[in-house]
Amino acid sequence: MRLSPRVLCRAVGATWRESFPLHGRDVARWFPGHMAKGLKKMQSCLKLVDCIVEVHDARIPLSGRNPLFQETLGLKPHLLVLNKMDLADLTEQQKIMQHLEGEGLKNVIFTNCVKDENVKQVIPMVTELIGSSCRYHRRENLEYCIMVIGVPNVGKSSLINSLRRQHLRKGKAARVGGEPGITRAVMSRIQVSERPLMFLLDTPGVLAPRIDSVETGLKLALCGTVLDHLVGEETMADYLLYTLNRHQLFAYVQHYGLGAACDDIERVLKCVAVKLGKTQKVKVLTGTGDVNVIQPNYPEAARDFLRTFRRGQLGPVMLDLDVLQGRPPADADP
Ligand SMILES: Nc1nc2c(ncn2[C@@H]2O[C@H](COP(=O)(O)OP(=O)(O)OP(=O)(O)O)[C@@H](O)[C@H]2O)c(=O)[nH]1
Repeated sequence: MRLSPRVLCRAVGATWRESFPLHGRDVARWFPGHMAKGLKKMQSCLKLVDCIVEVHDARIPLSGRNPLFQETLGLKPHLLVLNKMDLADLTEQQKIMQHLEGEGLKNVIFTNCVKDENVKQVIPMVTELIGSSCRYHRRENLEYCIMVIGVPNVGKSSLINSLRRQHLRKGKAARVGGEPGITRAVMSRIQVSERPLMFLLDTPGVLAPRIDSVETGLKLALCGTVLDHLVGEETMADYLLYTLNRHQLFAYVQHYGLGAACDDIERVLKCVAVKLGKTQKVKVLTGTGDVNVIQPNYPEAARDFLRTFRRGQLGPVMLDLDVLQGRPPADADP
């Protein structure tokens, strides 16, 4: 009989870390400081815009958004698109919506831009929002213009391409990539709908100049909004393991053929490396001469662990479960 990972874990009486060691990690170094320029440019285009569509990752619906968006672009009608819903555990969707409503975000939609799920709802919602707002000097203008904003790699370009597929039966207009920072050209104007005639300004991802806590930084990093090597793949893999265990998501046990769930990242990465054949022979000098030992390639194993998670192969996850349960990050700014 094959035991489920959950049973396996119980069988060995495993316990999980209560918290992740956050001290001594300098979150400021993980996030590039050049992004203010992009935000300035976006502000200068605001007078051309009827509605802001903010895209964010559905796995972190309550953290990691750039607060400057709200402060500087917040005067226009606003729709929050929580994308990558296929990768998110949305069991608590109702609670998420309530939480967001408490923050003044009433117009929220969950999407999967790879499979075009729910994307068809975006333009009708935007049209309604614009219809019930004051367009000031743009009142006479029959075409609508929306600006798509968000932190890097959340799927802004994918949303644009999906909108064009759905409404214009046209292919790619915006470059999509697996790494943050793909959209560099600020403000390309792209048509996304014929009736109503709607254009959209694509923008580069802009992170907040200061992340309020190391834990938020780690969540943003797991979602791929910052280049992995800036945080360190092994640190991220450890945070991922910590999260999966706390949430009792043990699919990694089966995926990598581990005997049981485990909270020790070194042991897990060692098994991953052996399973993937990512090991190397190194000579070690001992008192009795040279011996060859097999050393796991930890960075390679960490990269595979992260990649597998991001593809959704370890199951859907809600990285903001702690916030939803009223446990804000331990190191958050008051
Ligand atoms: N699983 C999943 N992946 C998605 C979804 N939407 C986008 N992606 C993937 O996420 C990655 C980033 O997508 P982009 O559209 O380039 O993101 P972006 O926000 O424009 O990125 P920047 O240009 O860096 O700001 C790509 O690998 C996409 O294929 C989704 O709904 N589900």
